Amino acid sequence: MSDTAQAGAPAADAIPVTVLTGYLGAGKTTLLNRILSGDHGKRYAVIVNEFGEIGIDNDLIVESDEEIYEMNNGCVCCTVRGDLVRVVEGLTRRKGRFDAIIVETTGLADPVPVAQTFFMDEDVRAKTRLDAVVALVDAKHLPQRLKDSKEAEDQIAFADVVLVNKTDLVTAEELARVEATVRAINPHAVIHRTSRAAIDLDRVLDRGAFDLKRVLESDPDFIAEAEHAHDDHVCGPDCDHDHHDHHHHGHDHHAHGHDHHDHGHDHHHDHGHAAMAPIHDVTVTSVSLRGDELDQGKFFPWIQALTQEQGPNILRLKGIIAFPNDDDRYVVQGVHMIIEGDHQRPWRADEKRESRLVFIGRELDREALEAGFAACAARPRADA
Ligand SMILES: Nc1nc2c(ncn2[C@@H]2O[C@H](COP(=O)(O)OP(=O)(O)OP(=O)(O)O)[C@@H](O)[C@H]2O)c(=O)[nH]1
Repeated sequence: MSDTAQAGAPAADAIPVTVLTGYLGAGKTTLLNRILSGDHGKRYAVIVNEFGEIGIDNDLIVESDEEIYEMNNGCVCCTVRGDLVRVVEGLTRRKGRFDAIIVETTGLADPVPVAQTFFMDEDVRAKTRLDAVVALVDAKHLPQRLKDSKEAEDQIAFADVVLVNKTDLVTAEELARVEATVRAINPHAVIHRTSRAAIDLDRVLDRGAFDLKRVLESDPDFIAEAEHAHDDHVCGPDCDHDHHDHHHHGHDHHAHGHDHHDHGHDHHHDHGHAAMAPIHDVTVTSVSLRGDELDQGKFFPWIQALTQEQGPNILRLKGIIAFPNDDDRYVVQGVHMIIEGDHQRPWRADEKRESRLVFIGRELDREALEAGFAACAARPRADA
């Protein structure tokens, strides 16, 4: 039996699945929005997973008639993987309603278990076809990321297509270096340079780029692990399984064709992942804030000073802010010290005009963030 037959070759009319990966703030949602607004006549079912308790990502996705499934409270590569299988199984039963599935993972997710999901279950395996794992790379912050985040490297290593994004923020030399680094991590991927994730969508969709054979060459247990992982099916966000045990089962997806020692960064990897203790970089945490309308004159100076002072630790911030006398929702987003904001769309009559802000980073001072945010309130709180 060939490898592909072993994997249970998908049916000819299997639903293509594109997995979008890439570190926090690299540009996944920007690409997803381009796909959803593209003029291609295709319909997508979108599955989004995010890190941080209050869902903001869903609010940042363009409005379209696509069906969007949100999975919060855990990361799709571990605690909510069972949910992903169930969502996909549900989708396969509603064939014909859409042409393809897109999964946007959290910036901290390991794409390997996400990809394995499509080989775990007999039914899903037959009815879907993993088309490509597309990784977004933030050209400006990649050098820093490779020093502090194993996830960033894993995401690149496993991708079929890499978009080196944010080319507008780097010089030609920096860009060439970043591209060479990506190439060293993953010699097989097709690499494109993009700004604001602008790319011909045929270069990322329906590529038939996921090469199971190549994955099996570097990780012969890719499917066996997926089958084993099926036992985890019932894991929910509250599950108290020993995740340390069932995460990677010691596979080495770094073997996906690169030699760590050749690109000069000095962190040490645990090649047999079984012993790798935390599933995620536990130094990364999130702080979610919620309040009423904010005073613009207080909010902007506060957020600007904060990102200047604590930028190195702020991996990502995103928020939807309500300002008095402003009909529109104001969206603020940042990656380290780079912050941008824009009016999004008018508040609807049935929507509560509230402000939400999420910080994801290291050594975040929750109390100080809460106090700073509260001090931006347009009106003093009734109970204050
Ligand atoms: N300057 C610049 N900014 C960009 C580019 N692409 C995306 N951005 C901005 O970078 C921020 C993050 O982009 P997103 O598309 O939300 O990134 P993401 O990967 O979905 O982020 P998470 O879901 O939080 O991991 C936003 O403020 C974008 O507008 C680019 O090419 N250049």
